Amino acid sequence: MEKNMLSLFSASQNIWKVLLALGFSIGVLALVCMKFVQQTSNLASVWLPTALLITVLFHYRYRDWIPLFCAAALGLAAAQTLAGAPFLSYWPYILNNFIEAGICVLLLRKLLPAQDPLSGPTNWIKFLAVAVIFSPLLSSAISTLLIMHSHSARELKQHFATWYISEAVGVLSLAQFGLIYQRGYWQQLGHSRRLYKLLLTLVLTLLSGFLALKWLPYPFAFIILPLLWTAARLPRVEAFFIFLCMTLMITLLQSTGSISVKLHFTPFPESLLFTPLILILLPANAMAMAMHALRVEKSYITQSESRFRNAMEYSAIGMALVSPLGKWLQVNKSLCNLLGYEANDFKTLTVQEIVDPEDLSKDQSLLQQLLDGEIQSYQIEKRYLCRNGERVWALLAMSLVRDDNQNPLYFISQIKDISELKRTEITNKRLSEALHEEKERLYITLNAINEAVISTDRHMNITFMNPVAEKMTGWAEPQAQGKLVSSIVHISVGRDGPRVDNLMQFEINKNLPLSVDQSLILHGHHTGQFDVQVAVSQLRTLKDDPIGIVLVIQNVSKSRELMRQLSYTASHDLLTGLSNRGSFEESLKSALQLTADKHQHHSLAFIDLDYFKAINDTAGHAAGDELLRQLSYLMQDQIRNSDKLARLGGDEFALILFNCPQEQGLQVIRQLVRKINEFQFTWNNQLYRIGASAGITRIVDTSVNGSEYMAQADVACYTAKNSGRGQVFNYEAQQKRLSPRPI
Ligand SMILES: Nc1nc2c(ncn2[C@@H]2O[C@H](COP(=O)(O)OP(=O)(O)OP(=O)(O)O)[C@@H](O)[C@H]2O)c(=O)[nH]1
Repeated sequence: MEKNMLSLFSASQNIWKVLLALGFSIGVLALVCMKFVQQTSNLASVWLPTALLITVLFHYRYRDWIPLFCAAALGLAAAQTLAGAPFLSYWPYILNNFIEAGICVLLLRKLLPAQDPLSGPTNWIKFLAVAVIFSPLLSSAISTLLIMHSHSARELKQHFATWYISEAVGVLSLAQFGLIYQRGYWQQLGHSRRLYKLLLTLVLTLLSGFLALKWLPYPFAFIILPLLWTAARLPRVEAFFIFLCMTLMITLLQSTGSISVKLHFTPFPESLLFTPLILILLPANAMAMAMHALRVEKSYITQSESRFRNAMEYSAIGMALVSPLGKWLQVNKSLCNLLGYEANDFKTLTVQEIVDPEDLSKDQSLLQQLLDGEIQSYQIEKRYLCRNGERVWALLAMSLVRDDNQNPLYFISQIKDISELKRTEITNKRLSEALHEEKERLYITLNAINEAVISTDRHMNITFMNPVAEKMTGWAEPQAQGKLVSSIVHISVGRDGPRVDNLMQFEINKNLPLSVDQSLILHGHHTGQFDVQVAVSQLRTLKDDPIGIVLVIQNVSKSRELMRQLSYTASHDLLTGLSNRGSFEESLKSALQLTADKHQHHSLAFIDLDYFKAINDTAGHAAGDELLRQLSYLMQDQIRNSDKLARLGGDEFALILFNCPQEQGLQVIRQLVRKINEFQFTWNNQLYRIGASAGITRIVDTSVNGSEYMAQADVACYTAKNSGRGQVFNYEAQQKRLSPRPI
């Protein structure tokens, strides 16, 4: 029978085998229980088939229930028939058994976990409420209703009580074992000590039970002792198995007449013989469940301790358990390796002996806070002393373990080697300081220099501007930062010339000639215009990737002004502001070029003042100077802007009338001489008059050079002088020969 039950509990895949085993087992159990019926009354005092059906239904899916019920029905019917019951008489009771088992399993499935239905005391109480109290009471009520019409009230009460006790004893004995038994449990025991322990306990328990039943008064009061001993000694499933065996043994002994269980209290009907069995099974089962809960907790604690021990032992960082007095209770390998001590050395060492004295009091207050429960843990960097005298930097993480009364038990110290990190930290600190110094120096340098310096990122957005750059562009650095450099730096070629869009054309590496006369103008934002020189350098990473540019803008306004002044001085007569001889000769070359290129004809005139020396002599040199200035202004006023008037020296002037026909040129010079002749010069309230003689020649021939044309004009002027002054003479070819006068 046991074998058949086992195969049932193991939830075999082969349903036919299960059905056969279930039908057979239920039949046998029913027969045994019914055999017992005949000894007492018309109801069995112990009824095991329903308990067996409950365990099987619990383990199988709902869709298997119908065949299972059929197999159980066949087994029960066969047993009833063998026991001699009329065919139709027992079916209502079989149906009642099925209702009880079905409702019971539905509720158990709802309330208990499928994996381990009796996993704790709470689940066990739920099981009692459903399977031992509610379901048997229900089926008792139904079975009583079935016979209500043909029995007296006393008989009905007795029937109800007997039915309930028989079902409850059956469920209490068998269903618990069936619910928690797992396939392969007996195979696991094999021939181990556990198996012999089980068998010994089984034999001793059953033997003591038998002896008590046979010879002792109140036998159940004694039987509870071996059952409790079993519950304390064996795992839950084995204890339940022995409880089942005890029930079966008592049932068999009673049914075979080997013993005679008697009730010593008259109010109990004879059919309630096994009420005491419930009363001893309940505490025994409770004990088994309590012991199971204890074992589970112990196993959990053991596993937890083992996990902690392993984690500590094989941890990559140093770990230790330290007593509140500073004694090392336990250390791991990593800590030994870190400090160079053997584990045994720590027995004689205190924490104070291996911590750098300078760091000893470092965490005193944190330690106190930890002990006072103000913090749960803390971390601190400390130096530890190695066995070889070296110091090693470590990160210490401390936490405290307390007992149930919150008294400190021991500290858990985790000590991580951070020497490498510290070295890197020190190097980084030095590097950072050096970098800061360098940056500071650069910043001061950039602030101190006279050039505007602007740097950008790779997208040409401004990242830095020095004060000079701020002053020249008219933008403060914070406002300019992040803006495109082209939106801040406006540079044009010449004051009104085209704007420079591509600043990279000023890149230093291109070796462009930079000269002050390259008239680049920076247009500031409300700060005016600056003559500038621009140099651009690309910034690159070590991998040569561009990361931006540095723009250096030099304000060359002053030097360019100086250049302009020098240039002016070199080409102008400082007294009159007219062009000087050198500049005039350049203009003459241009005139000759225009004649050559565009066939233009020009007029070249020499003008020499008459009696100028007399002004000097009578009114003074300063008066002569002033007269020269006023006459220059007068002459300049008579000619076009495109014409060129120059003072060659002393009181001699030269004039080129560009692209001017001969007759018109002659008229202009005559007009000019007349104006000079008519000019009245006032000096110290004295009125002075002066005159001028002029010679004129035409520039038409490209084969004649500038010097020759100058000489021609001079000759003509000389002729005018010699002809009585105040005259204008045209150059004639023969004049040169007649009056050879050097220019
Ligand atoms: N005030 C002044 N006098 C100058 C300057 N340069 C030359 N002279 C004088 O100008 C005079 C020029 O000489 P001349 O051309 O012989 O004098 P002139 O009286 O005009 O003689 P004619 O041309 O023959 O009429 C000299 O007395 C120079 O000293 C100058 O920059 N300022």
